[in-house]
Amino acid sequence: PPPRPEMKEKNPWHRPVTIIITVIGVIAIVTLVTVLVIQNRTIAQKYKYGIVLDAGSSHTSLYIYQWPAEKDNNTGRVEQKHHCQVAGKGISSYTATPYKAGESLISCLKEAKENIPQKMHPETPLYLGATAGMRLLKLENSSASDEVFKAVEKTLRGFPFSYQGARLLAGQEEGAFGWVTVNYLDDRLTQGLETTGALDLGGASTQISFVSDEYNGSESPDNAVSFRLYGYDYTLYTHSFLCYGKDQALRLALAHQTKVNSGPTAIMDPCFHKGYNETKHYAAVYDSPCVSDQKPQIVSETFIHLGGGNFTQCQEVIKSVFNFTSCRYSRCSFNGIFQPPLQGQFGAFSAYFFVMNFLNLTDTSVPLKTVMQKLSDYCATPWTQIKKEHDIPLKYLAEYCFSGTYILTLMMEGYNFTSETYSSIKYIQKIKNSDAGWTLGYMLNLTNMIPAEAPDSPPLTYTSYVSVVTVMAILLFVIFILILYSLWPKCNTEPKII
Ligand SMILES: O=c1ccn([C@@H]2O[C@H](COP(=O)(O)OP(=O)(O)O)[C@@H](O)[C@H]2O)c(=O)[nH]1
Repeated sequence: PPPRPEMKEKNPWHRPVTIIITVIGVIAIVTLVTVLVIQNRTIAQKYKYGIVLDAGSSHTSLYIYQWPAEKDNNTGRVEQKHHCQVAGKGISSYTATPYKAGESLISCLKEAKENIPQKMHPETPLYLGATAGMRLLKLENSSASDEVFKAVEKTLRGFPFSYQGARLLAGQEEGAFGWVTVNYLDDRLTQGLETTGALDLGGASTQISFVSDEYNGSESPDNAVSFRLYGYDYTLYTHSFLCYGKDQALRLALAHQTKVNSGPTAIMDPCFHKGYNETKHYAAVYDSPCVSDQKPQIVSETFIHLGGGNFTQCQEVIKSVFNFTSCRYSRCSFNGIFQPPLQGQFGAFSAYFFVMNFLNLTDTSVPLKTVMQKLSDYCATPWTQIKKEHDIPLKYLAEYCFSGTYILTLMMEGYNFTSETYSSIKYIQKIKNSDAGWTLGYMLNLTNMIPAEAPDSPPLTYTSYVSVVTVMAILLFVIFILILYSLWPKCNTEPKII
């Protein structure tokens, strides 16, 4: 017999009502997910701001930081939004006309006004921290340093931000905040990871800060800074060497060469290129508390600064500005300052980076011997050739052989890095677009943005949160359809028997 023609069942999915349900369901899912995503985004786009001025010995820099408004107390979200370099010298150079120290900051502060939405100005904290240049001025002439602070304060108060003070940072603070900055930007603090040490080289001082298992602050407690950050305890070793920034170290080296030659009219300096020949004033060398006590009975007012271009001899001159003889602790770096054994990785920033970057020597995977050979070749290059090859102000150009040699000598002889541990140093300028330096750490501390205890974090990341919501919405819709389908009148799917 011919096969029975199949009963054509009416497919419920073809009914207009099913189509309408499906369309509504899809619209509902899309709307739900969109609202969830947008709702979250709108909040995240609102920012808060903070301004820190770094009044260094050679120049002042202004940094604007920003962070998502609702995440004040959350982790690792503060970033550098803007950097402005103040024209002219550091504020400590304006002793004769202190008001000009204040005026020098105006153009960068105006830039800050343009870079921060106007309605946020009154709630944007503004800090100024001064470092070694002002430390030296205070030693030399404390009323002059007060005048400079008054002048900068007057300028800062004239802007619509929330002025939080202009003050002198202690060396320990400068070192510790530099360490906080580096480890915060590397996201090491929130996770309690092994921290990175910080090496900071300025014009007038230099800082070394690191955590060592062999240091708990009992030996030489002045070098200890203790923190509790995100639920982890740290005892940091830190020291700031006043007068061992690269500009003051150059004076120390010149003073040493003057002393051994008892105030000569010419100095043959191995740290400058052959053919370098400049007449300089002794007064300009000794015009700093770092060297003023070494001033010999000089007959001449000026001297001729000549270049010898010899790396090895330059190293010897530089070694002579460190004192390695006295140490009343179990171990010392130099000048009788305690230092525990070096540990872990180090980030070297500020002038460490500027100098080594100029010399093309930032790659520390290159053996130290090769680095030294390259620097030696650079120092031996005649001044006429150096001038031909580089287009930067001659005053700065002339000093790179000295600065490079100073950096290596400070690290190897001063801090006791070895050819093996040299590769644990990374020369860095920025981490994730924010400059390495003390300013960010300083602001994070003063705004209480690093909590002592780990904050409660949402159990899901933003992406997982959106995915889970989407999948759940689809799942619920499918279940709804299946329930609807099973409840559909059976008569629709079976042949009708009359
Ligand atoms: O682009 C730059 C900026 C700075 N420097 C040098 O880096 C040092 C930074 O000194 P700063 O004014 O920060 O001094 P501090 O107050 O920290 O001693 C000085 O020797 C500057 O000449 C440099 O070589 N290149």
